[in-house]
Amino acid sequence: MTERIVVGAALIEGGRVLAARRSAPAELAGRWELPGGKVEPGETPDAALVRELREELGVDAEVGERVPGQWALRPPYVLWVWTARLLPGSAEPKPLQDHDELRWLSLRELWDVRWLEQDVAAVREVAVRLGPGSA
Ligand SMILES: Nc1nc2c([nH]c(=O)n2[C@H]2C[C@H](O)[C@@H](COP(=O)(O)OP(=O)(O)OP(=O)(O)O)O2)c(=O)[nH]1
Repeated sequence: MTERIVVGAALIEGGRVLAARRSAPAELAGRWELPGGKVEPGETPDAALVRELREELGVDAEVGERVPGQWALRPPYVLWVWTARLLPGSAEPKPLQDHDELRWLSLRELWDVRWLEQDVAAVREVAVRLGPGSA
């Protein structure tokens, strides 16, 4: 089976990362994830990430560096993560689609939410990029 990429954003601002609580489907609802979604055929992962962040959160974002690793989701999907930041003049994120709550989490707060199990290893990698001195 060909893998299909789901892109996730570690949207970082002032040393905090944005976590999003899924509102659907039922088996994922209530759990927290990195905002993002499926890469469409013919689309680059970067472009998909910018598009998903606009659709889901209403923000204008810029993609940063790839967070090393890839994490298996429900087949055939695999999660790839990039850091991202809001562009100057962007609106603040709002849960427009797929989510019902957003939280900016500092390193100290990172594990206060129930991440999707399949996201935990990715979030650990993101943690390395938080803290003093990060974007
Ligand atoms: N966005 C995102 N999806 C994740 C994460 N972890 C995880 O298991 N998933 C799953 C949930 C979904 O089954 C799939 C991503 O699909 P989605 O529903 O967010 O994507 P999409 O916006 O492109 O949705 P659609 O076209 O199917 O409506 O990956 C994560 O951290 N971020």
